[in-house]
Amino acid sequence: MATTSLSHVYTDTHLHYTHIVPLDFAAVDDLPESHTWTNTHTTRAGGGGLHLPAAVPTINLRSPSAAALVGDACREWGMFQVTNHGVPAGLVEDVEAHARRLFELPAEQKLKAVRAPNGATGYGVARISPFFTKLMWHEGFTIMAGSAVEHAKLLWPLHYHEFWDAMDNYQKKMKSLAYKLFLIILKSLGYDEDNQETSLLSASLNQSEGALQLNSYPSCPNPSRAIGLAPHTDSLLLTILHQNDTNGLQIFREGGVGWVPVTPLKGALVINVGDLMHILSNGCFPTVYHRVVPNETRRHRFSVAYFYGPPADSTVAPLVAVGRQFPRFRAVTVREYIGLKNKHLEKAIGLIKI
Ligand SMILES: O=C(O)CCC(=O)C(=O)O
Ligand SMILES: [Fe+2]
Repeated sequence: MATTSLSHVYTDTHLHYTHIVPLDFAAVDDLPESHTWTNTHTTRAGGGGLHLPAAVPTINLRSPSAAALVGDACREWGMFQVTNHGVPAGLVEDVEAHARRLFELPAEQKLKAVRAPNGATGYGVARISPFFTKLMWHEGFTIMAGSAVEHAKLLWPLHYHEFWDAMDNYQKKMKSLAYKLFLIILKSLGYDEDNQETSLLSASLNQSEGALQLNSYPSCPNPSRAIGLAPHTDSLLLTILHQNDTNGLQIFREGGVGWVPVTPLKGALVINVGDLMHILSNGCFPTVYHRVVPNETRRHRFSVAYFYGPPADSTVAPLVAVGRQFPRFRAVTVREYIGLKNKHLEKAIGLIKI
């Protein structure tokens, strides 16, 4: 039975942080040296290969062909946007407004909810920061397993309910959308929900908590020399992302294409395949390498990412029965994989290859 929560796993396998507190962005006029990246890191254009960078597909989830299109998008891109997803627009707007309200608090107020050095939740720099020598033009706030209420009480002692209710509601909606997408994706791999090979994983997803990550990329004085969020892949099965109407998210395409923008589309949510889904699909779906560059027109970008995966003690292994392939990865527990990722970042996936 799954007993360990994701937040415990992140606490147990925490990285060594020299900085947890983000820069007080409102207090600086110029890009500090600590946040200035070299041109090789900040290059925005594609590599000028043979293909023009096409856009990430957008899928209307109510369309009769949605399931087939989701399968195609997972194989070809590992990412797509969805419309008619059933998450009320008002709730998404509410969550974005709460995120904005949180990040616009004075720096000393935000510190009341700062992430503990070995902690998983609260206010702080990006979790991948220790892998890079330069700091990112970013501040984040992580919510796991009901942590929102404790932090909201610290930030807004009299009105904590509003933040908590919105985050709680949003997480529930995200969880059911993620499960719906998971089933569609399983089907595209040739599996039903109650197939013997997938039934355990499907059942464990009922107990999944997931994690919610609020991201803020303030207006940047020198966007061409800064990085919002350094390139990475997401670790769990699927990520559901809401971005405000501000550019910045990019995905890396092979074949000389390079970085392709994921343009915000009003009312749409961005879905991306994470490492565990890459493993489950036996490498059939790419896990998406993505990053955020600071907005060039100096707009403040906000995003809300929901990371969806099975509980920490669940095992994920490639589904190979239908295609009669050989497994390309060994089985891993979520806990073990997060531990590997926290030590080796994108090299983690290579370590479980057979
Ligand atoms: O802000 C974004 O658009 C992407 C955020 C992201 O990649 C993450 O939180 O893992
Ligand atoms: Fe990400």
